Amino acid sequence: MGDEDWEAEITKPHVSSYVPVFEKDKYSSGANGDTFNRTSASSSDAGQSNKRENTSIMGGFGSGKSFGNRGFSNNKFEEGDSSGFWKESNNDCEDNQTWSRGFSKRGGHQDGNDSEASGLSRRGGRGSFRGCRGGFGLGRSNNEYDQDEGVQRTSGLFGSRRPAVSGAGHGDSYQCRSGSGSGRGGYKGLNEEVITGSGKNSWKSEAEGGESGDIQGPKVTYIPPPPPEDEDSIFAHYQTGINFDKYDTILVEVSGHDAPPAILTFEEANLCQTLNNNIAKAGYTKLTPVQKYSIPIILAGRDLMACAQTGSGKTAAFLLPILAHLMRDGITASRFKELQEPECIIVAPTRELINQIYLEARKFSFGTCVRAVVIYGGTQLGHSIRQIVQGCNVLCATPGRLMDIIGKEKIGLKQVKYLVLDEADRMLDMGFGPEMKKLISCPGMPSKEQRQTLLFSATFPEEIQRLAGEFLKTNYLFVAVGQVGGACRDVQQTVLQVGQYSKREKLVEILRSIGDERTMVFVETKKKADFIATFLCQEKISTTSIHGDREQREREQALGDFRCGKCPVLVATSVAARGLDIENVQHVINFDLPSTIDEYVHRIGRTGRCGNTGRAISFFDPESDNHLAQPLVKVLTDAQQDVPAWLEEIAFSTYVPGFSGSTRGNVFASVDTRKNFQGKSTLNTASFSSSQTPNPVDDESWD
Ligand SMILES: Nc1ncnc2c1ncn2[C@@H]1O[C@H](COP(=O)(O)OP(=O)(O)OP(=O)(O)O)[C@@H](O)[C@H]1O
Repeated sequence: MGDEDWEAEITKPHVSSYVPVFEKDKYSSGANGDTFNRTSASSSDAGQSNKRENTSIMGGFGSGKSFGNRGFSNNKFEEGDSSGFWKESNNDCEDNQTWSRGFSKRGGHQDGNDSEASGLSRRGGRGSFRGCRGGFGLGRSNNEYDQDEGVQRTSGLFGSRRPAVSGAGHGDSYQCRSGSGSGRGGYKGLNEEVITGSGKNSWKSEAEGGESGDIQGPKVTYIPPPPPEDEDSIFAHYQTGINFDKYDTILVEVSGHDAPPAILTFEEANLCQTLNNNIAKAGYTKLTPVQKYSIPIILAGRDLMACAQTGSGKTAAFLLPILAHLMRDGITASRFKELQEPECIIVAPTRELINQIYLEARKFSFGTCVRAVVIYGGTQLGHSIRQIVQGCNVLCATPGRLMDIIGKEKIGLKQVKYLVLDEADRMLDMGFGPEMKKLISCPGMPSKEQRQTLLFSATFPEEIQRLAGEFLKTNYLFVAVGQVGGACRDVQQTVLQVGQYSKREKLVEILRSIGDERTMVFVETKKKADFIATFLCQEKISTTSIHGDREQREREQALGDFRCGKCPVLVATSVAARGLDIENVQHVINFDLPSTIDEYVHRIGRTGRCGNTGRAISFFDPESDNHLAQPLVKVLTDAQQDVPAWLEEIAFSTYVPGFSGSTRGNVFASVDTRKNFQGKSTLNTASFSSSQTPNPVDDESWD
């Protein structure tokens, strides 16, 4: 389907496009017809048959199981296995060849049946096919690609959007693909473990070659199921924990001129009755510190940079005052229009997070005429457009999809009064920063003087704070709740010295002692996420995984299975490190430590939320993690955690450029940077430069 066809598509009946993911019988009525039907059915059945076969793999990691079983046999990984861990080659080519052999073998099992065998072979087939696709995609015109239903069907079946892991073995085709920069899939080099300091695609607009973009790649057909509409589901929430009241003792610092006083209760905010009702139905009785300070600041029309610990209610801190203003200003009710002009745009770095923010927006705007809409990558572009044209006051979006939709002139920016960057430090780093700069320079976007800009995160490195000046009015206010960039004190942190080859054994030991408690296991790369999840399934530990190479349907299924407890272990890359608010996550295990301390803070913040307690266990490998020793000691100390003597020793003996334990130097922003740079012209004039903005490891497809 060509791009022009979107107009025609949006006039189709909408009902059929709402396709629940795992109910096979409903696929047949899907708007996508055959394409969707076939793809989904095979995936669904694979999951089903695996469930029958072995409960430890239920929940959508079916293909992972087969992947492991077959991948580990007859290839180099089996040798690694016997030594406690596979040895990942430093040589990209060799590594890829190894992978290629493993995957090719699986590919040979493709039989097209909806049986477990189909599930098994599905990945193999996909792998083999992907290898071919790189060259193939380049050779075809976009229109051909779009219009050829056969291609779509095949690509759906084989998931060819994803990086060509096995295809990497096919030198030519892989090279083509890589060189084309074809994907939001995030494949950055011969080996996906390559840490990309620059040239990342993750922020790339889909129109520039992203997954549903205009240049190449198969059309993404996934239509996420609509969220439940009943009031109970909309207002479902978990309980605040025993430490919720301790939030009151956290120190808060507000810097900038003429800050309005904090409020102590929701009543003081003077919100309208409907909002107050929704707040009550959401189970909020008391403000968290970031809400006490941010709500009056936003209500007073001021720009804000707010930094508060993970899980302490930043989302409501910006949503409530924005909705209050929209209600006060009497926005016109949404109605069908080809060009929608939202009053508020909220952006966040990952699809799952923006969806979560949307659900919060929908909850708080329940019963009002404010219509919130969510759009994100990995889903059918036509679906996003259909959502928008029905009316849109608050647009929640990932950057790539947002820029695409703006490019398609479905969104006008003239009415934007509020621009929110959640996980703002991530949104402004060199990954997404250029895209955000494009957004604020788009035709029609009100200047920073004319709009209100709100930046929220748990971490705000100094260099990112300086970049943020470009987005904010000079008199913006800075709210710091507790130590900026500090870890949540409700998370009990343990750091264990575990070498690379002992990690798996240790992980199993810990997971067995944990039992069924919900646990997120973070690893550094997408392929390791697959391997660890596979390995755990083989160990009969119910596990699923989420990372940027999984299709959106699979990502959402994985998250759903983890949320509902079907799979109590979720193996994840950093794509799940930020923002996700999942009830009852009791443990976070850093199988691999991230490359930056900020990422560590976000990861462990998936537990210990909203006054609940949690535990984080991190495997520290002196071979690779020494650079983290100093900031780790600082984070542990600040959060009043035990610091192991061996870690302190490593910290003292390791030189980290720019880090100073007392001030945090470049590693942490301890204060509003305007204090450090008063009188210097750098404030508000800094521009993006890759050398200024070190970026965390990112081999992910973020949006
Ligand atoms: N005042 C409140 N009373 C009760 N629950 C609240 C309150 N504010 C927020 N919550 C709940 O606390 C949880 C965490 O909130 P939220 O996801 O906004 O945290 P966050 O600060 O954005 O975390 P992160 O830094 O990880 O993104 C959510 O389930 C939210 O509904």
